[in-house]
Amino acid sequence: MDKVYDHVQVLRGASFEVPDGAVTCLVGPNGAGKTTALKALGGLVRPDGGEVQVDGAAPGTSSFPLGHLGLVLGPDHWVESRTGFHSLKGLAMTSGVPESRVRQCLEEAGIAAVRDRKVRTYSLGMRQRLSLAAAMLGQARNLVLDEPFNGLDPEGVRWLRALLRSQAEEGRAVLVSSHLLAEVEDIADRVVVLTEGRVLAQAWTDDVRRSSGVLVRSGERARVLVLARARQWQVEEHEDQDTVLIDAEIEEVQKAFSQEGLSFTEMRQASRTLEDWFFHVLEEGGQES
Ligand SMILES: Nc1ncnc2c1ncn2[C@@H]1O[C@H](COP(=O)(O)OP(=O)(O)OP(=O)(O)O)[C@@H](O)[C@H]1O
Repeated sequence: MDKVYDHVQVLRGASFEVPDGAVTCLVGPNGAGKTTALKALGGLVRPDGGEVQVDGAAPGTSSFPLGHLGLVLGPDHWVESRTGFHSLKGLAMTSGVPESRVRQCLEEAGIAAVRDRKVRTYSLGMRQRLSLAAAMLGQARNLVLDEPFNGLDPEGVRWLRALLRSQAEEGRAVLVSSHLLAEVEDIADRVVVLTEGRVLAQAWTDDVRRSSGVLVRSGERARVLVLARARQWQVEEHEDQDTVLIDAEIEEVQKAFSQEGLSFTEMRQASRTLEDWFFHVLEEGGQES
């Protein structure tokens, strides 16, 4: 999908799938276009090119079935002078959801005790919980959440992780955006990396973690890189200056180090973390899947 705002291309052929029964995380730096992509999924932004389909229907059109998508756009989309209860009740009435479900969602989101307070008095975390309660109201088949961890306390983060997992286990397609991979690392089944409006990579997290390499810590970094280049090994450099992850068999690496007389303080088989993969993808700017 493409989107242009004021002559600036914000989405450039961004294409990704969000499978049922899984938590997909859309990650990327600030300004990458994540919110814009989510708004397009929610039918709030019309793409200038390409198309968006949710269960075969285009969001934002009259043929899009009510209750197909639960959308959380953030904690600042509420009318300040309304109570939490009335905010949700208003939404529930427009979508034929009974009041009992409103009470249940407020309870589940942990804000039943403040339901009669005006939103203006809510903390950031309470507003976020109200948004999450709203997304759950209609028990939609698809959930789209923009930065849902923002403002949540540690207990809230744990609750949200469990909630996302249970929603996926019930068969829903769950899409969560974040600019922090560490935040979603524990819950992502699938990750889509978006930068400058382009999808750089998308992968199942199990596949990423299965892909491994040889972790080498050596004070002779420059020589290690020269060796790797000569042997045509792929290398991921870590923030820690002395550490690299080499995509080769460990016996091969050991042999080459010994032949070249290279020293190391650590050499072991290691699996790639999601964060390693994320930064590698950003550095390479290429397509991995
Ligand atoms: N309504 C708008 N009018 C003009 N430009 C916009 C509009 N909405 C977003 N943009 C621009 O589009 C780009 C992408 O914004 P978007 O909010 O989609 O990014 P994001 O990845 O969600 O960022 P963040 O992680 O900071 O929330 C930014 O450069 C932003 O300034």
